[in-house]
Amino acid sequence: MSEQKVVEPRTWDLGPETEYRFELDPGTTLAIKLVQGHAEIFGFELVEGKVYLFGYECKAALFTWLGCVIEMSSKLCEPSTEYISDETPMRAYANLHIALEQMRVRALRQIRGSPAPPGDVSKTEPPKILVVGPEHSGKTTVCKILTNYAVRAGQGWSPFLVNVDPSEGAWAMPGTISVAPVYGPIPTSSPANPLGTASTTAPLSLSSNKLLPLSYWYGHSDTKRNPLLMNRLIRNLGENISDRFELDSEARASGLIVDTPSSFASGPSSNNQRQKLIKACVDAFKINMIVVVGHEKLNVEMQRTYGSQLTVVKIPKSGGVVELDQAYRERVQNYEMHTYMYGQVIKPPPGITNGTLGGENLTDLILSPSSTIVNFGDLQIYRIGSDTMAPSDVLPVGATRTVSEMQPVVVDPASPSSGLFNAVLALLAPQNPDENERYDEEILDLSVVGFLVVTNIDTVKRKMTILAPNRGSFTGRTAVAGSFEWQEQMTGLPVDVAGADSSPVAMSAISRFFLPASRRTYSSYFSSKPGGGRYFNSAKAPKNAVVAAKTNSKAETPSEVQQDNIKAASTPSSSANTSSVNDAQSPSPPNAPTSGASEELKAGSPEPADLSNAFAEFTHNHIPQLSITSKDFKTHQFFSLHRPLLLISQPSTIFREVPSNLPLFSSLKPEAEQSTQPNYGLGGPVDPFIDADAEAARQLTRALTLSKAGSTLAWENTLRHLGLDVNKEADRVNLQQQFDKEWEEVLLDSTKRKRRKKMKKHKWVSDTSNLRYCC
Ligand SMILES: Nc1ncnc2c1ncn2[C@@H]1O[C@H](COP(=O)(O)OP(=O)(O)OP(=O)(O)O)[C@@H](O)[C@H]1O
Repeated sequence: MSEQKVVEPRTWDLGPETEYRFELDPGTTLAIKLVQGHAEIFGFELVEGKVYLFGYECKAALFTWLGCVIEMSSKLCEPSTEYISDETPMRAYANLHIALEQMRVRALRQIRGSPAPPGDVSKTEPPKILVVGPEHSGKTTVCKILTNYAVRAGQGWSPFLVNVDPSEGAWAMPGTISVAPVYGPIPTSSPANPLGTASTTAPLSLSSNKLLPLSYWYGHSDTKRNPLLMNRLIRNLGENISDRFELDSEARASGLIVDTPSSFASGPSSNNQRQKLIKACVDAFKINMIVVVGHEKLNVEMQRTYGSQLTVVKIPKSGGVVELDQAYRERVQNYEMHTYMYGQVIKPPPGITNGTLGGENLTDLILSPSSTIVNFGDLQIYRIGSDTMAPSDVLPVGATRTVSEMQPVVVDPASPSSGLFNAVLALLAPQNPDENERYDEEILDLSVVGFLVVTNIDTVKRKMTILAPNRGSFTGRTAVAGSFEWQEQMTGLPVDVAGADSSPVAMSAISRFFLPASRRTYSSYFSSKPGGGRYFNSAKAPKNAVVAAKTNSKAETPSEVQQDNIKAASTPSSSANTSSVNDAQSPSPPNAPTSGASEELKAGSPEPADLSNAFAEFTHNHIPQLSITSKDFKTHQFFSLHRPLLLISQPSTIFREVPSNLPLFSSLKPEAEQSTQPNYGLGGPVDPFIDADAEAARQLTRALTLSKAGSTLAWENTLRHLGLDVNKEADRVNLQQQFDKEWEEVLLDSTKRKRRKKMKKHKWVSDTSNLRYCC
């Protein structure tokens, strides 16, 4: 007999300066509504009456400065731990925020050339803070609170948030280190997106947060695994940030906040690698304040080492910070990887129909990845250094390496020891097409444009199946493997109370029938091809692959589910295909690669293809192909990072009007016809979405020009109003010269970077066995 479930909300009354802390177990979801007063979650202010959902084993706290009343979902969905605490370090954090705010104001005053108040001799450096602390001290939380307070200050600040903790992943997959200018408060709803959702992995309608990160791939979660590589990537990030600040001096005033891994704080102070990495951060990001979270010894160590050159501040650790074990961290990394591909799939608790994730609609955060079969030779895959590697300085005296920590080693997918099956790969930005500008370790300096997972390897046919956010060609592209492995089965997700399978795999498979397959943008801040291409979608309709071998218990990727469905619907021999659909829904993890497991759907078959194929064909036939030069690409790259909000109107191409005479479902082109398509760049087919980049660059450039022209006109009007001659005004002439210079710099940006890279290359010297950083 089924018992009637009573759905009654619980109410908590919080006093001033108290916080409600909660910890969710795997599979549970919590809904919180602010009924009265003001409350915030790690600096993100809640809207009264809105329902906020939390999942993926989220552990967080809702804090109120003045007191509030909140309503919780129901007794059926209670967190495993929940309590109210009136001992919080929020006053100390707020004081720190005020100090940073004063630094920003002084910096902006100096940048704008305004006079300082009489007697004010304070430094005019914007805050550039490095947050360090031991494990579970709440470093990430402190960074989030300080960033949220800055953007909420109403001064138009957009601080740069830097994550150098590769175990966390921040806005992308774990294994990356990244930076993003933050324009809106960062919500907290799950540990899978600790620093918010990037606009490249979320729908373009996302309103709360438009984050466009720049990421580098380290590939491991532990910084001790390859400190040399970590050091170099930190310096690369720093160089990019400096370039950005050079070109936008007012953005510099907002400053930057760097979140570090706990390995920076653990171990003896004599630990060379740890010290070198802290030094790399201090140098690369031009740090002027180190914030030590709740650790006396580390505070003393930082004071001794850096006290003479910068400010070292110690702040208390919150008693609410949860000690996370290794198993939890691995689950969170798994959530992050799945969230990257499938979006955030959170099942609201019973009775909740209007829940939001950090204020966003639930369905808006569900994504649809795609499976593509590629030839082994299409994608060049590397590993940095050898697979199992102890740092050079722990090798026995006199011992040398055969492969250095920094050496890119080509991985052969056909080799049984390639370790590529289920490996997460970082797809890199295109290499410099100019051969004269190439250098040996160039791929170490290329940023990430997206992530792929190798879900199947067919050594007989020399093909592999790649799970990617979007369909498209990888021909001529470069990817780097790390030590992260994709696990198909996710534990800890909410179980559908209605009995349906709500795992991301199933959800995604369902969602793709309702959502356009190409809705998912691929890291739009960088091109997928030299010279542009915002989307991975290819003009060439991808071949539909069908998994033929159904004898094992392999769970196919959702795209295979979709493709199987297409096949099942389109071929007469449906019995085998029906079983393939069933197999695809099996939640069991994939087995070892099956040889001959995939075969291609015959090109030119009269059966209907899926919508995305029809769309790809339509774009190929009807959208004019625009070419974009490397210079335009760099300009776009800079401006997309510089004015990310303007990218929100993208992509123009997917909203293009479809001619009424185009059939909704069109068949695939014959193989012969496909192969006659012109190639672009490194041999890949022409990307129809390349014009999205050109269009974006044009729009961004136009917006910036209009904004500058608008302010110049406004200034002229002001001068006229004051009765001054606009043509004789010295400042105006200077301003015009400055604008001209800025434009010149933007246009020369590409060349400048190339030169820098060359210079950087010369900083590296190689001995016979190893490459060492010599600064
Ligand atoms: N006041 C609080 N109440 C409840 N949970 C909290 C509180 N502050 C932080 N947490 C949670 O504790 C966990 C650890 O916090 P956080 O990630 O900030 O620590 P960290 O020092 O950055 O961790 P790591 O050592 O992994 O770098 C997170 O899940 C966070 O949401």
